Amino acid sequence: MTLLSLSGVSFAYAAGKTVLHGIDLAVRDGGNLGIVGESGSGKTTLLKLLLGLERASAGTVSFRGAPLDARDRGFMLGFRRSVQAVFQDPYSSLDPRQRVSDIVAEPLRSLKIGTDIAEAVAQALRDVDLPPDAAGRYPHEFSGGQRQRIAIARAIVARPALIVADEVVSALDLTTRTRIIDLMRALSTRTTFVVVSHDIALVALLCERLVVLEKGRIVEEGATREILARPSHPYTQRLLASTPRMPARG
Ligand SMILES: Nc1ncnc2c1ncn2[C@@H]1O[C@H](COP(=O)(O)OP(=O)(O)OP(=O)(O)O)[C@@H](O)[C@H]1O
Repeated sequence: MTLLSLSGVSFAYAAGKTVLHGIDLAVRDGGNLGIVGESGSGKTTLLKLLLGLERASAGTVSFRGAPLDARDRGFMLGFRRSVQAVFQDPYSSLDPRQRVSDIVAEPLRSLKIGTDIAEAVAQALRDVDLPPDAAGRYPHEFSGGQRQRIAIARAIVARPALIVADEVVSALDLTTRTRIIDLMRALSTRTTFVVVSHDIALVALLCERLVVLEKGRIVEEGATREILARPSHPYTQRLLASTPRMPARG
């Protein structure tokens, strides 16, 4: 089933040049999708369109086959319950004045999900391997990797179909990075990830399919294994040459 799709999508920031050109993309249930490209290629902008945070200048963004319509509150509530995000910086993405229990519970409250909030938070903390007493503490008491676990707990607490992750491990050291990737792989059995990164090797560890962006255009897409084995576009070949080889998934 196609969760999210972009059809002929172009985008320009107000009064700026076009940064995405004619993007066609489908995110399907059950297979992680990686979006890779160099800095400035348009990855974060594409992610904002997938999250409904920006509107396409041309073309259509659809959720479960229906175009996103900001005026349809019921539809948008269903969309937001189904699509959550984790961002790059575990230091700025968590409100320092809130306890972890309130941070993780936030989607349940804002999306009006009727559930036992304390139990759902406790379960989400277990799912990301944080101790139960984390709930009563504040973000500054945690390391970068633990903060990213808190952000992931917040993303999974409402049991979304899809999590969009933007450079989630680039601020972390290598060992912590590996642990967070392992966690995301484990969570992939119940939720689909769209992983945005400049690091093609990292994305290959998590994603069965890849899309390669260059200057706002998709220059290559397909099965990760195929692309790693036989990158057809010179840009993908350069991206691969600049990262150490890692085994592909799937
Ligand atoms: N708020 C904005 N206003 C105007 N232009 C912007 C804005 N945000 C990004 N851009 C421009 O859009 C283009 C794509 O940027 P984007 O952040 O999507 O790329 P990226 O691949 O995510 O890069 P990075 O990895 O450095 O974050 C760049 O040319 C950038 O300068």
